[in-house]
Amino acid sequence: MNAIELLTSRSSCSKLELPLPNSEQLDIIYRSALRAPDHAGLRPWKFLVYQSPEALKKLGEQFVAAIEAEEGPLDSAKKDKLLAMPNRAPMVIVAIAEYQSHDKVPKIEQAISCGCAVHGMLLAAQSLGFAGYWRTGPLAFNANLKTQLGVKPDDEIVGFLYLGSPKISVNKPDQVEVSDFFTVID
Ligand SMILES: Cc1cc2nc3c(=O)[nH]c(=O)nc-3n(C[C@H](O)[C@H](O)[C@H](O)COP(=O)(O)O)c2cc1C
Repeated sequence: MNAIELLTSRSSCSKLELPLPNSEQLDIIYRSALRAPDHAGLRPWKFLVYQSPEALKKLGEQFVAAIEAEEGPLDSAKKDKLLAMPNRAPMVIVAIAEYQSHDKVPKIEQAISCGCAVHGMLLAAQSLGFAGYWRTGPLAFNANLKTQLGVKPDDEIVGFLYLGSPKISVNKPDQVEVSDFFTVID
C-alpha cells in the first residue's frame, strides 16, 4: 500500500485479536510515533506498553483501583467490566503527553504532538496488516488512574491505543465532501 492510499483509507477497527505485530514490526510502529511533528524537539511523550496477558490483567486491576479510589468497593459486575476492558485487544499502549516547560510551546501543542504520535502508530499498524482503535473515555481523565500508572498530575493520558490483528474487515471511511471542510480563500 502506498502512502497516499494509506493516508486516505485509514480506518479504526474495534474488534482485534492475535497475532500481535512481531518485535521488528513493533519497532516500526514505535518509530512511526516518534516521527510525530514536535515543536522545538521536546519529545513530550511517554508510552506504556501492555502486551503480555499478565500486563493486560494488571492494567484492568489498575482501572478497578482507580475507580474504587473514587467510588469505594465496586460490585462484581462493574469490577468484571473494568477488568475485561484491556482484553478488547491483545495489546494496549497508553499514550501520555509528558509536558515539558518551554516558553514557545504551550501544552496544547505538546498534546497535539502526542496525538499525532498515536495517529502515526495507527497508520503504521495498518500498513503492516494490523489494526488499532484509539479510545479515551472517563478513565483517561481519571486522576487516580494517572497515579496508578505513574503519570504526573499535570501530564495527560491522550489515549489508550488498542492494537492487534483485525477480526473484522473495516469499512472504508465515508466519502465526505472536501469542500465542506476546506475553504479556499481568495
Ligand atoms: C482523542 C480520541 C479519543 C477517542 N476516544 C474514543 C472512545 O473512547 N471510544 C470510541 O468508541 N471511540 C473513540 N475515538 C474514536 C475512534 O478511535 C475512531 O476514530 C472512530 O470510531 C472513527 O473511526 P475511524 O477512525 O475508522 O474513522 C476517539 C478518537 C480520538 C481521536
